[in-house]
Parts: sequence; structure tokens; C-alpha cells
Amino acid sequence: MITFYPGPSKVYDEVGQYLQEAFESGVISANHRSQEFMQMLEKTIHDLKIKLAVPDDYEVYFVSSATECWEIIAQSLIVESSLHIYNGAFGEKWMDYTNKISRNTAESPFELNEVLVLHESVVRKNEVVCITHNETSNGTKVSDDFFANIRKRLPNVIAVDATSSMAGVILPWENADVWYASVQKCFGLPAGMAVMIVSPRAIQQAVMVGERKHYNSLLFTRDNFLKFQTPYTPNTLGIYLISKVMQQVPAIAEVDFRTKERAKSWYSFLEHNGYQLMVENEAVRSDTVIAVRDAKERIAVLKKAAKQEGIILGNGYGKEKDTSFRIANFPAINDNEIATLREFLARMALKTVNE
Ligand SMILES: O=C(O)C(=O)[C@H](O)COP(=O)(O)O
Ligand SMILES: N[C@@H](CCC(=O)O)C(=O)O
Repeated sequence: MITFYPGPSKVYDEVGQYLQEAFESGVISANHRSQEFMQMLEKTIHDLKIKLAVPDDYEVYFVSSATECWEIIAQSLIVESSLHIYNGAFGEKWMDYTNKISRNTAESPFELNEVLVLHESVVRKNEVVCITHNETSNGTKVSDDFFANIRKRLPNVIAVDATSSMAGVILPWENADVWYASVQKCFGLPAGMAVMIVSPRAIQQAVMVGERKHYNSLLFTRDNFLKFQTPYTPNTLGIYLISKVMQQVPAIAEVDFRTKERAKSWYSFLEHNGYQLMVENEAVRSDTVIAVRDAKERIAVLKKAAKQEGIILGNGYGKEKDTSFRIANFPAINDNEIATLREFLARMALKTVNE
């Protein structure tokens, strides 16, 4: 089966070999407070920061999932309230989840085809501003200009869900304070871990909040990571695999270039073949998750026919669950796999025209 599901998604072809190597190396049996583990963690963070061009003064933690990052932010960074700027299911879910913890969230929804602009008046003092960089559910992205603008105009801590874009495209790290992603998307790894990247400003805010009540409190996590340890027994295999993948992949500038070229090519291919793109405004179309809209019956036919040919299309998610399918444009997917899906989609389009 070739999968284009946007998470869990296709893992890098080399992961099979890395799994074997992890077993043979013995590191996955090592205690997580041993020198062996600590050296691996230190090197992994170092390599990740280099490959993804993360600023030196930002810190990297590995946690269990993007969902856990929602919890960590709600517990450890919110002084009083958070503002959620979103246009889709995952951004909204983040707000709902946070609300259960902090009981004080504000929202600023925007439209699918809207280019996000900052309305300073909606942001309160001290409020953590929460934005989804790439909304996996509907295939939209927020522009780098927005992050530059918000950073210039607001002193607030800015938290960004980059679950389906980190390691796939260049991120404007300096223009936000907390970035997180789970590894089953653009990292091309099996699910079960997330990467959380925090700025000095976020750490300052965590110190001010001073929250240490939970096993995953940000300050407690940080104390451990400063020693290259983790608060709880970590996903050592996940760390081993991300370390291997970070050694393997080219620098993010090269990955970004390829992702964007492929995205452009996907969008023109789909339009050329008569598929209706979910996002009409080119400026906000995601580079990593492509959403296609159609009638419910036709979506079902396409997904079924694809499966019969060994291809998994991503289901729709949220409002357009049954009226869309999604194609992951993640770096681990290779050119042959893309060619196979294209050949299928072109044939299906022709079939519809002839019917
Ligand atoms: O695209 C997304 O966003 C997601 O699929 C999920 O929020 C991923 O979260 P976790 O499963 O890693 O908690
Ligand atoms: N994380 C999603 C799946 C990913 C997706 O479909 O975008 C879920 O909880 O169902």
C-alpha cells in the first residue's frame, strides 16, 4: 500500500533499517539516565537544530504528542487567557482543549480563503496567542508575513501548531515562541512523539507562571532536558529514529524548495484534470497537505478505487469529512509514489468525463 494519508503518514523508506539498527545498537535497552542515552539525546537535539535551522537560543524538547503540547501550553504558559486564531478543525480543537484547562479562551476565527491579517484590538495584554501554521483539516497555511507582523506589533507569547509543516518547510522560528509538531507527518516517522521548540521569551513566561504541578510541566521538562534527560521514561526508539532521520535529510532550505515545487505541481495537476481544490485562494494553499473537494458519493468511489489499486487517500477531516479527500505532500513520499497516484487520478478524471 502507498499511503498519502496526512498522519500517520508514510515513513521514510530507511526507517525499516533504522529499526533494526536501534535493536542491534542496544540503545533501546539502555536506562534513560545513562551516559549512552544522554549522549544520544544531546546529539539528536544538536542535529535537529542544525537541519531545521532552529535559532541557537531556542530549546528543543521531545514530548509525546501534539495534543500533549496543547496541555503543556495551557498549564505552563497561560497567565490568564489565550486567544485562538483559527480557520479549521485542529485550531478549534486546540481552543476547546485549552478551555477545559484554563477556562479562559478567546477566539478569532477566520475564513478558509481569507489571508490572515492581524487585528491588534482583539488581543489582550499577556494573552498567549495560538495560531495553527498549517491546518491539516482543510489544507491551508498562514503566511510568514503574518508571523513577522504579529511579532513586530505584539509583545505577547505566540504559540504555533506546526504539526503538519515542521520539517517540511522553512518556519519563521524567531517570529513565535512555541512551535510544536508530532513526528508522524513531515518528519516521516512512526507516531508516538512530538517536538516542542521554545524561545527564551517562552521560558521567561514559564518562569513567571511558575507552574510545576504536573509530570509534564514545562519547567520540569526543561530542567530534565538541560541535563539531556527527560522527566519520565522517554520514547527512546522514537528519539533514536528522529536522530537517524535528522542525519539523513538535507538542510531544511533544500527540503522546503522541493516541498513547494511538488505542491505547485500537485495543484496545477489537479486543476488541469478537473479536480476541485478545497482552497480557492492560491495564497493560502498549504504546501504540505492538499485538500480536494467533491460530492460525497464521488469521494467514496475515488477512495475505494484507490484502495483497490494499493493507494490510500487521506479522508476529509472536520466539516468536510465526507466531501473531501486529502493528499499528504510530505518529504518521505517519493517521486514514483506521486507518479502512481497521479496516473490513478488522471485515469479517474477521464473516466468521469467519459461517463
Ligand atoms: O494534523 C494534526 O494537527 C493532527 O493530526 C493531530 O492534531 C496530531 O496530534 P497528535 O496525535 O500528535 O496529538
Ligand atoms: N490526528 C487526527 C488524524 C489526522 C488527520 O486526519 O489529519 C485524528 O485525531 O483523527
